[in-house]
Amino acid sequence: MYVGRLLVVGPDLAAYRVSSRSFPNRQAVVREAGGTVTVEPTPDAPPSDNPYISYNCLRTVDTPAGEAVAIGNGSHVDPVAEKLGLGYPPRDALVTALHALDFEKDDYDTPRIAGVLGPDAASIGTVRRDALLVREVAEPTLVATYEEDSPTAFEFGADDAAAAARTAYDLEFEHAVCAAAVTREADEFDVAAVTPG
Ligand SMILES: NC(=O)c1ncn([C@@H]2O[C@H](COP(=O)(O)O)[C@@H](O)[C@H]2O)c1NC=O
Repeated sequence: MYVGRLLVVGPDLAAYRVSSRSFPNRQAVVREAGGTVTVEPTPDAPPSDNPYISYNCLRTVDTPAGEAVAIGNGSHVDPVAEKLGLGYPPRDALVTALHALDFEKDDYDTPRIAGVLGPDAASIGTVRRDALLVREVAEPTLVATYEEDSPTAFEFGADDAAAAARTAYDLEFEHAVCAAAVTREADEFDVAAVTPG
């Protein structure tokens, strides 16, 4: 099955995978001393003016209540992180940014998906043409751009971020391209990315 981009958020981990039929030549790069992961075209990728294929998919951010993480499939990850930095609770940061940017204006009305690991709670959300869904999560929960497009409990576990990124990459959905993940270690976050090949 092809689900496009997918995201798993549990209370203590989050993993994001790019699956893509149309733009497979992409990589996930850890930047800024491990605080940001960017999805970008590989150097050999054909030029494209699609505005949705290069973005920060993961950011750690200092909030008034402690460190938090924003993760997702597009440019909305930056405003989610900024709202968290201003002290918005995870649910409110997701609702605000997803509603402001809305689904993508491409041929598929591709939904935006996003998650937050906050100091005290974790949430997951999506904005589609027909809905805006944001939920606090108590167990690993999956949402994807296509097919699996509502948050659903999903069995997922890993000992650290590198293993979580690899596990996300290896999930049995079609057209895996790259993945990023974060795990909570005491009060700190461990961040990793994988782009095989
Ligand atoms: N975030 C991404 O990495 C991403 N990759 C592709 N898209 C959008 O989804 C459309 C379909 O892409 P695909 O056929 O690879 O699933 C693309 O035209 C583009 O508008 C994306 N936008 C949202 O998922």
